[in-house]
Amino acid sequence: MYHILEQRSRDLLNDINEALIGISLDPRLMPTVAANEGGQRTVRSSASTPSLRARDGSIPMHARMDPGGNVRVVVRVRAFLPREIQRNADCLIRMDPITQTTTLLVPNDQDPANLRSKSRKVVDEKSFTFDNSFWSHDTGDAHYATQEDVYNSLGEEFLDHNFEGYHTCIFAYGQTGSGKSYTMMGTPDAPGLIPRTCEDLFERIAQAHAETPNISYNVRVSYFEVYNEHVRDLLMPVNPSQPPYYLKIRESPVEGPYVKDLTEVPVRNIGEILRYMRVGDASRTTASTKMNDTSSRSHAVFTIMLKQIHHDMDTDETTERSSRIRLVDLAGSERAKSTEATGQRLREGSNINKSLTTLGRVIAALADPKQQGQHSTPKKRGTTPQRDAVVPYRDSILTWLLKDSLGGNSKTAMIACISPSDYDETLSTLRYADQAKRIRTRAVVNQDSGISAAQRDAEIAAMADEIHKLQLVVSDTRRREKDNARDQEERLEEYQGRVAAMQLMMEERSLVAQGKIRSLQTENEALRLHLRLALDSLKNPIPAVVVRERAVEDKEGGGKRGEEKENREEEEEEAGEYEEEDDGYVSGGYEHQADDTEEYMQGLLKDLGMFRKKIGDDRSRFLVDESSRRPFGVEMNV
Ligand SMILES: Nc1ncnc2c1ncn2[C@@H]1O[C@H](COP(=O)(O)OP(=O)(O)OP(=O)(O)O)[C@@H](O)[C@H]1O
Repeated sequence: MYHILEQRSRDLLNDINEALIGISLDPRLMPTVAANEGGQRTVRSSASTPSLRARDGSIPMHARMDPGGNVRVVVRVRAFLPREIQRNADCLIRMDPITQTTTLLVPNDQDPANLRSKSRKVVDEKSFTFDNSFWSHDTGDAHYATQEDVYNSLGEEFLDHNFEGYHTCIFAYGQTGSGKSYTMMGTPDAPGLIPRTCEDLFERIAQAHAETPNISYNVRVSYFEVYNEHVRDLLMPVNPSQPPYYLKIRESPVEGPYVKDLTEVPVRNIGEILRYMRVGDASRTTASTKMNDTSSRSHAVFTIMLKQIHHDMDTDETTERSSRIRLVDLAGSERAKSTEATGQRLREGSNINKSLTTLGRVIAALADPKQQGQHSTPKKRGTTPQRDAVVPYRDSILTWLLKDSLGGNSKTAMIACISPSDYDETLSTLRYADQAKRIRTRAVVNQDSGISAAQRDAEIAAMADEIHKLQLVVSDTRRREKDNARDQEERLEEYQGRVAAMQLMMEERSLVAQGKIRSLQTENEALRLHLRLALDSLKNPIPAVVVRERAVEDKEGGGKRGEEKENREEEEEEAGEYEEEDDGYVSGGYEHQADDTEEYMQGLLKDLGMFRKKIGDDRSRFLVDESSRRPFGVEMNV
């Protein structure tokens, strides 16, 4: 009996040890060498695998530079609209789901929408092969591509890349009324790529949180439109009595072109992100045209910034991966003749066409094999000055802003949306898309190396010091009013930029601390559970089992049973005595261990309290003024 109890208490101690070792050595909680990305197109993910990959804390340097991938190009044809059914239009598109070929058929002579092609005597079918040809023309067909199919074939893989640390961009291009907004945004019943990406993103984050406390996520969104060559923040409430407020574009040597003062809101769950998406969508400039009842008159850019902060409990180091998910719904190309637009609609149309023509020239320049040659020695951000010089990015606001997505550090996809019965416009879109296939981008994993808590603190202190100095300079300049206005403005901008960077850093520091708390809580809960089990088993020991030889009993017959019963009772009594003795001996040893564990737990709880207090202090010190600047009652991300 003594032996049994000793063994049991040893098992319990082993369990506690294993739990502790398990917590500290769980490979998921430690940075490991990440598997390099497979062939860009061959990775077919499920929703769960990406989050497993996302937990790899670091990626070796050689794996961080993408070997170079072509822009992924897919095409989607929509169903007939009522006006096309009315004019008895023919479907001019054929798609092969095996070869992913899209064929544009010769139009019927009688169709008034295709008179231009008739005058040019079109006689040949034109075939193009893309990464995917989505047939969304007739729901009755076996290979009909739903919104979900489009997301599963493209959106999901791109989200995998984001978790791996790559910037991505998916943009929808096509003639007005060809299905771009339907594909990107969709409807409440058939949500498109943007809401599906948001949903999948937060599902993966929730899953990762459930599996490990060591990774924190920071998600922020922005939404802007380019309308008549101006940038408008779609997340800022519009004041109808004020003239529209347009934002400026700046270019940073590291991040490339960006929109200055664009609202970036932190979001914590799917509900919040969808709310911002809808708010922005409602602010978008749309109008009814002859070709589309709700035609988008602007290019809309919805951006999600994802930051993954991995904290290593052993070394107290943090590793960050940042990625940007850009989802772009372009305004549709249109011929003034088809839209019969006049006045404001005509001016919008000509601006839309101007930026799309520039986009076409940028795509042509990037697809040019001579440009590809200049691309052979990639710089950190994936572009070269020579290449930039000949690509006309700056000729339109749209192309300038998409510079990085089109020719730099991004994995990019184009969804070419086509109408089923408009020969000329569809041919032009297919040619555009065919050219885009040849563009190569240079995506890199955006990950910093491990930063220790002390380094981070030192960085924050240095930044605070610098901000303080800048503050003095700015107020001094103001007082003396000697410097010209531009100089002052630049200093103020620099100062504001530093303050914003510091606030972000503090926010991330708070996320790391939250991660530490979660880790300690997990550890604490495991310890509590094991301690409770250990104490329970000591308080309620399992009674000793006396094994009797049934065969002997049977042989000796029933006559001896009375005598045996007596003996058995005696034995059990003796065993009970030993049991009590054993119990005293073993539980004394175990309780000693239990006391140690409890003491250790008390220490952890104390640490937790200190963490909480520190976070509280940091928040009150650095994040006080933020609330006044945030649109639509935004709260800090946690
Ligand atoms: N795959 C599809 N299935 C069903 N309906 C579709 C599909 N694609 C587009 N539509 C419908 O076609 C119409 C035009 O689509 P949408 O507004 O998305 O075009 P667009 O290319 O964004 O046009 P614009 O450039 O003028 O904004 C809408 O009524 C939309 O619901």
